Amino acid sequence: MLVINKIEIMEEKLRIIISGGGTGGHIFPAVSIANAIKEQHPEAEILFVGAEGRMEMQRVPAAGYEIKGLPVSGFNRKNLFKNFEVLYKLAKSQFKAYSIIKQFKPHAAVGVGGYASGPTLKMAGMMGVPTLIQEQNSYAGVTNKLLAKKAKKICVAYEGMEKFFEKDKIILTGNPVRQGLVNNKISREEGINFFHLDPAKKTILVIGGSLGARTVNQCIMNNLDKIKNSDVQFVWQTGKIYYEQALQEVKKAGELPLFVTDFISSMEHAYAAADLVISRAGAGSISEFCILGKAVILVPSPNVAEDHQTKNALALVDKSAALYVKDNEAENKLVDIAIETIHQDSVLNDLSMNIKKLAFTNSASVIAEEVVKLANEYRKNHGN
Ligand SMILES: CC(=O)N[C@H]1[C@@H](OP(=O)(O)OP(=O)(O)OC[C@H]2O[C@@H](n3ccc(=O)[nH]c3=O)[C@H](O)[C@@H]2O)O[C@H](CO)[C@@H](O)[C@@H]1O
Repeated sequence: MLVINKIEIMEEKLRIIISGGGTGGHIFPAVSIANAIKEQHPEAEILFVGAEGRMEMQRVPAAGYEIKGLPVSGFNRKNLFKNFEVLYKLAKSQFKAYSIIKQFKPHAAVGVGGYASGPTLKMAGMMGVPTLIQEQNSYAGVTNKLLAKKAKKICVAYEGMEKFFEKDKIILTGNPVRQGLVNNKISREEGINFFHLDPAKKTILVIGGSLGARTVNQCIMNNLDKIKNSDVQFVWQTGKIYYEQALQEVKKAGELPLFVTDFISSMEHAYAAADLVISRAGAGSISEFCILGKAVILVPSPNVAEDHQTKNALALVDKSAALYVKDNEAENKLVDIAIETIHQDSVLNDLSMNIKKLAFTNSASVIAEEVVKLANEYRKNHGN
């Protein structure tokens, strides 16, 4: 008994590295996993490793976690000569990741995709630290496919991922969704009031992923007259780089039943307000629609690796759980389809019921448990 106590006293705090980022689709799941680990093990120390200058360097500290940045950037597929610099930065990032791991001594490392997860998980694997990958999309990216060889576990959100990863390593967990959204208690009226709109009117939420979507924005800007003359109101997120132009157009159009913003910090209010959503088909957004049972029209981005958003979208469309408009057809159709659909209660109900069936409700805690299992195994074998 005395010996057991001694071991307990000597046991160090659980230390976990979480790496990745670049967009909300990678950062928010990462933060949810961290929160779930903390919920299960409040003593755990969690260190994030991100890419310098990217969104995670602000969002992660805002969520209460420490982050270290690597000088890593993405490969330039258009100008191959520019990749000499990318390779140099990658080598530098691997060296920095090595130093971070040596100093922090993690018991496990988690990769959520995005530039930083490559060098961090590669070095962790080489240094014998067990790694877990969280793949959000229905189509695996190149980095995750490479990292998968050394990874102990791969948490996925879609069926059929054996095409990309070893079957024995795969766990179907779904994508972690921010805890505030899972437990959303905000009423429709509160949501609509938050955006200074009219609770008596039907509301369409327009989102273009965490960065905004050019096509979707163009559709709204080209149809401001139609929106003005409809009996529907809109909450429209443009993304940072499109915001100024959108604002100018809205001002020109005069009084509109529309709230425009570059980024919605309270998605809780936005989802509560929405009777219908228009969205890109990013994996994070899709997981949120599933959990909240949101009727949605998906316009997948054609500009992402391996066209993975179309695959994400079709996984839903095949189950009658979402409507689908192709990017190159959106300009002519999107706003009309949305205004028509929002008046069809039975269509909205069916979409909502079908998408809800695809939800994973406790994804973050299942992933956290897997991370802790790996860490404990490592501690058992390595003596802390
Ligand atoms: C252009 C690009 O590379 N997109 C990828 C990126 O998506 P991206 O980060 O755009 O999008 P996701 O749809 O996965 O996630 C967006 C997240 O941002 C939140 N949000 C969005 C708008 C807003 O105003 N406020 C806000 O909080 C959403 O609630 C959601 O949690 O990562 C996803 C997950 O790997 C991929 O599937 C996407 O293809």
